[in-house]
Amino acid sequence: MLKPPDHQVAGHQALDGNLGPLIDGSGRFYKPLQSDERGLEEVLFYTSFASNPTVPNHIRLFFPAFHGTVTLPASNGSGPHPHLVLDDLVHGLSHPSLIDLKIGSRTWYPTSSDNYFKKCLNKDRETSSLPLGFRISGLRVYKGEGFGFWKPDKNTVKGCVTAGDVESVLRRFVSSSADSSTDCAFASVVYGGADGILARLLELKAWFEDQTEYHFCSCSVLMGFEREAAEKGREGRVMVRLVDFAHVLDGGGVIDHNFLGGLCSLIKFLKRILTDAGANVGKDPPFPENGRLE
Ligand SMILES: Nc1ncnc2c1ncn2[C@@H]1O[C@H](COP(=O)(O)OP(=O)(O)OP(=O)(O)O)[C@@H](O)[C@H]1O
Ligand SMILES: O=P(O)(O)O[C@@H]1[C@H](O)[C@H](O)[C@@H](OP(=O)(O)O)[C@H](OP(=O)(O)O)[C@H]1O
Repeated sequence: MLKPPDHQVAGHQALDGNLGPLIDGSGRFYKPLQSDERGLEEVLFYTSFASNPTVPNHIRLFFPAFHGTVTLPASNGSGPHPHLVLDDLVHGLSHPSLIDLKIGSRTWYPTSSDNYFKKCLNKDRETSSLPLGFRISGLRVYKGEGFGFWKPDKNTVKGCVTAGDVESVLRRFVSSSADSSTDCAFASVVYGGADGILARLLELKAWFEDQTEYHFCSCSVLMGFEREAAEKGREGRVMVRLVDFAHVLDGGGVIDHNFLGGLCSLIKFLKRILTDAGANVGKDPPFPENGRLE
């Protein structure tokens, strides 16, 4: 039976009679096509991306698998509505801690209408997008048995504007305490390690340093882990995926510096948290004194 996702952290939600995504409980996530061109743009992106031979397989894994579209009864009771059929990224997880980070210091793009440009620019200015290159769109953190989830409301999330605010959330995301203190107890197994979130983001960054086909506007990195695995010290039980492709443009042979810059900024935050937690994050190559890389 179709129902709203249990673990959605951001975006349009199928609550209070609104149009939002549904899951079938057996691994599929149905995202309703947004009524304007955004829905069709997202279908176009998924369709062309699925058959693009230049995308390396290890990069494809960052994207939800796409299984076409299907018409289903809309969650808001408005009748049949087309939906994207995607893999449910959190299927099978019992208490995932998840955070959705919208990447890029700007969410508008050169061909945006004036209204859309103004709407996006205002949001970019009011949030951490402009100063940090990304913003938190939503999160929920499992606090352990009997404590439920920490799920700050939309206004609290929007209030995370400064580097300090954002870093504090990224610390709390990997902390063990049920209150707001941040011991970063899970930092090394979740952010660190050979298969941790930082390693995955570095892999993604290497692709963004090279690929010039796509510009991902308003796209999010969805990161997650299961506390139970982290408590047992298991590295690599983490998820790093990209979601939301309603505004993907032709890169025109130019690097997606807006996304790449945001990704670098996020990576820097995680490295700092890992360093403070005493984990080895490896060393960036030293900048040579003569200013030239040999
Ligand atoms: N394939 C998926 N599997 C599981 N959860 C998903 C999937 N895609 C999206 N989500 C959940 O839904 C949230 C919103 O996704 P998405 O950004 O695609 O929706 P949206 O309504 O277009 O958002 P926005 O309002 O930012 O445009 C994500 O933060 C995540 O929690
Ligand atoms: O971050 P918030 O406050 O949740 O706001 C939403 C977010 O900015 C989305 O990116 C945007 O969709 P687009 O990027 O596709 O425009 C959506 O617009 P909408 O409300 O017009 O759908 C907003 O509601």
